[in-house]
Amino acid sequence: ERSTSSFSYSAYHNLEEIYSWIDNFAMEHSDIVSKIHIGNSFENRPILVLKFSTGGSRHPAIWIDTGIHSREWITHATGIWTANKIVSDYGKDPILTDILKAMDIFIELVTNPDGFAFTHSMNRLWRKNKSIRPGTFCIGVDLNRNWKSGFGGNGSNSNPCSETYHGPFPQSEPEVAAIVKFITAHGDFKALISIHSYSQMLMYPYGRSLEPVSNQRELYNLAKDAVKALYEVHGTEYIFGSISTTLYVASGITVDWAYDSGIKYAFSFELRDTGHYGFLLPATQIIPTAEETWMAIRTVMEHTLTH
Ligand SMILES: O=C(CO)C[C@@H](Cc1ccccc1)C(=O)O
Ligand SMILES: [Zn+2]
Repeated sequence: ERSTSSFSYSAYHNLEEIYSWIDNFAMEHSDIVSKIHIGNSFENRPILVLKFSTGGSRHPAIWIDTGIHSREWITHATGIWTANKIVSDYGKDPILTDILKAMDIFIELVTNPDGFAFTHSMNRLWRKNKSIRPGTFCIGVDLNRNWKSGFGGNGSNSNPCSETYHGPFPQSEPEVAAIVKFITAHGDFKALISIHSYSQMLMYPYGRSLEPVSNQRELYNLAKDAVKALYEVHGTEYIFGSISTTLYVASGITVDWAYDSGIKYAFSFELRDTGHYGFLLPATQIIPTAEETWMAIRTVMEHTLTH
């Protein structure tokens, strides 16, 4: 039986439940979904990506990752709902259908599997991965500081005990290296969306400096349209802008690497809420959050398709 039909999209799930959902989901929608194993985590868990494709050998692609910070549980839950939304709406939603006819979508749901397992077993507020190295006393690297662009700059920390520890060198972490290898080998990604929580923000590069990117006006207007589409669903208010001017300077981040690699539509979301529940967002808010976020994601995808 289609066991994804017994899966609750309005509940949080642990790593084993998500990985078995991924297997069943790919099997049940094998016409447009496939599961790709892009590498293994530090503790040797498989790193899995869902590919959505209507065929064609060389489709330009869109990347979405959730859960790079393991405590941000609303992001994995939103990613799972989004994956199901894509297969449900393909053929029905003309905008999504046009996107998928021309482009492939890749979603990495559990970007930090070791950290995610740890949030279920030992420490619900764990953020980093679980790498350890001789001579370092504390555990884990902040996977949103380990990327090559601006590595080691302001807004990252060289102390292994820091929550924003950037790691010993760029892409030192297998979880980051696997994505870099995959996206670089593919060579035709047009957009990247890296999803965090919380603060209700939609941001674009740069994080590493206050300098505006070359297509800043375009990204500003796209972000404005996206947060308007999001607001119209449940009235949730987002702010938007470049990372460094909207939030703070952060170096070695996913979207700066993506942008510098030629992915001109690179965005980071900070989902609900603004701090009342923070990382402990109640499960009752999963579906409303996912519904509104989808409208923003679809806006970014549609712009990528037509520009
Ligand atoms: O995870 C965060 C809080 O959960 C905030 C994010 C903010 C951020 C998000 C995307 C790019 C750069 C910074 C971070 O510091 O890495
Ligand atoms: Zn985060």
